Amino acid sequence: MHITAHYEEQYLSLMRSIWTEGAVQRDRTGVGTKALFGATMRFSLADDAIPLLTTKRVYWKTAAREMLWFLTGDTNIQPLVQQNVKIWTDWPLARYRRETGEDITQDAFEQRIVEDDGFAAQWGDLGPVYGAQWVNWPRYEATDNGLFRRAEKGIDQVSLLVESLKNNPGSRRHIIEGWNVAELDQMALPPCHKTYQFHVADNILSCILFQRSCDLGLGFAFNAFSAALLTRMLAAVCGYKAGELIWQGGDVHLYLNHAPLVEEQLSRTPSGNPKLKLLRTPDSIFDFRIDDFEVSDYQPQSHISAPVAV
Ligand SMILES: Nc1nc(=O)c2c([nH]1)NC[C@@H]1CN(c3ccc(C(=O)N[C@@H](CCC(=O)O)C(=O)O)cc3)CN21
Ligand SMILES: O=c1ccn([C@H]2C[C@H](O)[C@@H](COP(=O)(O)O)O2)c(=O)[nH]1
Repeated sequence: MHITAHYEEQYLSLMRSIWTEGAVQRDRTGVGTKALFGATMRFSLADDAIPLLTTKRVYWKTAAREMLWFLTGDTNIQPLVQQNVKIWTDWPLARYRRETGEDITQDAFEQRIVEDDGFAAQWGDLGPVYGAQWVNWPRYEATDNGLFRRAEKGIDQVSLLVESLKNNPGSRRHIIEGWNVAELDQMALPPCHKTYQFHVADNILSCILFQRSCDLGLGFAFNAFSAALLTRMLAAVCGYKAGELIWQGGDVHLYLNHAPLVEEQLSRTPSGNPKLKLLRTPDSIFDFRIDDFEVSDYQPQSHISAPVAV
């Protein structure tokens, strides 16, 4: 018998609250949402526990590939599409259709992104989103004539974080920040999972993710897994154990056209305790590969598809 509730009950109960009590909002996408402001969930990462949803299948490798892509600093969707990861295609595709007037299909657009480097360079970039800010936050330096120029190398927050976690574990400044106010207008979307704070106590590494805006039906499953994965990767590289992921949401919402997903998911009961194993720990946080990750004990219920609001 289970005395303590399954970790996923937090998710289902938040989903239920939003669906029954959330305020209807007219949102940027025009789809409409029900939303609550301010939510917290806590997930243990001890003993390889990983907060994967079990009431629907989550394609965790897609989320892991996205996380590895963030860490490369790349902001072009080409390497994602090459790996068959299509979760970011909608935004460049919408821009292409808007600016050229060409009614290209998603498949044809993705094929051109993969096959034509020039096309990808022109149309596949999302602007200075997560990757750019994480490992190359722009710096400006004064020149002799009183002007400023952009320094060749920006700030690598991820490397600095690894250094501070290793050398100054008691710090209260272990942060990765995506919200570069000066560059928001150049981004396809301003960062949602915008602030990660880490904490070391007794050689155990924990993470708080603050997510300003959360698509609870679609994005959350990825965001929670990714944050847990990043915490595990950092812990391994720094020689710590992983403790907890604390997820905090600002505007947490369900899109009104996700009704079938919500009804179906709320009728299901979570079960099982999936594990994430890191099969190898490279010397550098930047050298993880997709084959280093193994999920076991994951027998989710069937996938539930839902449209993404662009
Ligand atoms: N409305 C919205 N929701 C999001 O979650 C979201 C955005 N926009 N814009 C930026 C990124 C892109 N993200 C996405 C986009 C699509 C899926 C998605 O369609 N997921 C499906 C299929 C996953 C797959 O093909 O592997 C799913 O069922 O999880 C997930 C996250 C997360 N973000
Ligand atoms: O990692 C992500 C990225 C995006 N989302 C969702 C949250 C919102 O539904 C949209 C972003 O729209 P804004 O108008 O910029 O808030 O994408 C997510 O849940 N997770």
